[in-house]
Amino acid sequence: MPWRDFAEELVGTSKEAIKKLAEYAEDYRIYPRSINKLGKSFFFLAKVEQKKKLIILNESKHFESFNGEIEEFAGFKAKVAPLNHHNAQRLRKLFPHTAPKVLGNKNPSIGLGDRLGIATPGHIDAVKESEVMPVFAQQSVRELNLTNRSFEAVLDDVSWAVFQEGYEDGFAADADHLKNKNEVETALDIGYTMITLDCTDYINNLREGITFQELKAQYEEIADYLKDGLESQYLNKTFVLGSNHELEYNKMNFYKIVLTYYQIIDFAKEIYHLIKKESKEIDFEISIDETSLPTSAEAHFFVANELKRNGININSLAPRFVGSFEKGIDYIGSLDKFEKHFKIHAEIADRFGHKLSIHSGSDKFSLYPIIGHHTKGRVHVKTAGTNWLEALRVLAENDPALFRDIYYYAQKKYKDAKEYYHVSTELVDIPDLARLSDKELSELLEIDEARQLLHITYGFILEAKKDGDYLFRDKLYKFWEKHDKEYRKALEFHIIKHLKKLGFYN
Ligand SMILES: O=C(O)[C@@H](O)[C@H](O)[C@H](O)C(=O)CO
Repeated sequence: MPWRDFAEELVGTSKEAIKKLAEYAEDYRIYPRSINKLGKSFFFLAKVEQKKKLIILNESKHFESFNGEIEEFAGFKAKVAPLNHHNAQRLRKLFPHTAPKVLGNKNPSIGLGDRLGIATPGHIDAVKESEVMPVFAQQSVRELNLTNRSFEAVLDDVSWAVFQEGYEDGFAADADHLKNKNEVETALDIGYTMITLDCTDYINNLREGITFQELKAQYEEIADYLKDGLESQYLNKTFVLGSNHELEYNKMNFYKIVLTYYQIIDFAKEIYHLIKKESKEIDFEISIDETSLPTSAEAHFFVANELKRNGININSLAPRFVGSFEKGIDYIGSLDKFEKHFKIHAEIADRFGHKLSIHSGSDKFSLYPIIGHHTKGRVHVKTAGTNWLEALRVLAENDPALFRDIYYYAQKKYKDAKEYYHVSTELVDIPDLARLSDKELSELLEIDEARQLLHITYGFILEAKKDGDYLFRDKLYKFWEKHDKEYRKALEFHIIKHLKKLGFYN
């Protein structure tokens, strides 16, 4: 609701009254794009005693459904409501634009993981002029464990930000890298619209150099009914794709593919039954990207076809591509080899009607023209850590002392952090801060080794404590609140750079 309409409805058209309200609004930092009217009540966000609150002006039936205090605001009776989970649930019911939507066939889509809970305004600025469907709420179980956050908190942070910004173009919520039924049920109960099922625990990573005899012996141990069904579908068969590319299944690769992937089908089927019980559509993504070897085209086709044969409809699938997709840095590998394999994966995805999901999808600028071209926009690019790095860029530019402290701490924790993430940077490769002036610190965010150091140590930095108190967390959030405009700008620039390279931003 435009500020002028709000002001005139609230205090009438007298210039004096509107001026007084505007001064009050300035003092309380009313977020003008958050103003909504529902029935007799006005809803908006404002800073009250330095804390963001939901203000509901003019009593109505809505007063009771939000918890908070009755106070006076600008001379009016108001409910001043904390941005807690109960009120976020009520907000999503009253203002549907603050609740996540399913991606469906809206393409392209981009996952914008936010490890801090404060990135959504910048993400909105980045996508609002584009055709891209954003997943603003996206965190993996790994990220939640490392930051001590919950799926509720991730979605609530997004709903409040979407309300604050008055963003009404829709967003999705991806519960990422779930590994069991309980995690899926939790995410669905909260209202997530996308489930990314991590099949790692059901993938049998065969020993490199396994002999045919060893393969055959392991294959013979699989139940006959399974083998018969699969052999009749694939063994010694060739499938020709639209580009005339042939997928051949001989004994060697057939045994390898079956032994590696056959168990994920039952796992996916169990989870799919949960999803089908939902009253609304859910985007189902199958993630097989965290394997020791790249996903071959024949393996992708086999998994997609077996999911289809078992009646499991997926919206996206994340294979492991050739080369190296490491956190926070560009692709490592031959672009020609990547393109040769990627276009076949894109063709297989097209044939089965799902889209490719590019995990560790940020910063792969050398690949984006290839990805955009061969998917023609039917693709999901997943990012997260790069949004954390942009927050650190703003820190380096504005509080060098705090940046130095967390950088040194990150170096101390790097070995522990590598237990959670596969990155090639070794501690010895990491640039030493001592030689850099304060003005040079932000240049570290352009150096791969420094980016990987900071990218994977986020949880250790945020959770670091001394004598029970946070070493950095409170100082960092206070800093980012003060520099929220710079952070928005940095994110907008950085994510638009991704979208332009992908060809998704004119
Ligand atoms: O760090 C994580 O666990 C997530 O960001 C995860 O890697 C996610 O699926 C991703 O690929 C984001 O780029």
